[in-house]
Amino acid sequence: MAEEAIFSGAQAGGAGRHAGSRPADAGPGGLDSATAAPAGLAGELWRQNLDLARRCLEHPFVQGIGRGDLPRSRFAWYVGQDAAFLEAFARAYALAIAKAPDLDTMTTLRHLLDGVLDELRLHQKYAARWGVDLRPAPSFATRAYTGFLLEVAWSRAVGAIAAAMTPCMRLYAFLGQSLRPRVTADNPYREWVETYGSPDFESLAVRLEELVNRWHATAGGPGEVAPLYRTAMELEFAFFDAAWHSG
Ligand SMILES: Cc1ncc(CO)c(N)n1
Repeated sequence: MAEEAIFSGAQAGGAGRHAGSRPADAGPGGLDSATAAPAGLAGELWRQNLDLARRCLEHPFVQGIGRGDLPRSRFAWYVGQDAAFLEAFARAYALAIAKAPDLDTMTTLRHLLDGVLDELRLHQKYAARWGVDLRPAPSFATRAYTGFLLEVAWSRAVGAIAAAMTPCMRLYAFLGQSLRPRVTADNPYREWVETYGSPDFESLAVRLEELVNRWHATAGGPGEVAPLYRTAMELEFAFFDAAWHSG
């Protein structure tokens, strides 16, 4: 169990395009170099939101994970809320599958959905270790994020759904890759960092970004999807902030 990658969405197989190109000393001092460089519109959206990505990385909750000194009660609270979040995230993929314009896109989305379901199963194992309530009342920040995702998933085309969901994947890949070089063997949150910093997680993020690049035009183009991406990034920050203030 100790060696198992907790929260792993590690189903993609194969290294992400950018894995290995990151300098060993990447971290808060070298934010941009730690960041994978997504292509196309997804890359532009990421660069436009680097301010929020940095604020998330520098947030005391995330820094506490990186150093290993985050109070366990706050992490346990976060894991419970994250289970509620991931359930909605999985449903949003399911709705996108129903709307997929072709079978190739449907297959990619199913693969991404499988990654989330794996992550949720691992949450359950993890919860036992940390004493986590996996069915908590969703917090305000959790309801804001899941409500946003499900509204977009029900009402918009695949390009918009992918844009609203990408910050979740790209931000966590960025956080994991940024924290990973500094994480010590005795850090209690090491598995979290290693899962999101892994090439497998990077490759899931890249596959979702490819859907943004491919389908944004059917969702109204860059001007229509950019606010969805931004909103999701803001909700990611609020999610960490709620966990930090959880007690
Ligand atoms: C809130 C949130 N965003 C992103 C991820 C990455 O899957 C997660 N587990 N939780």
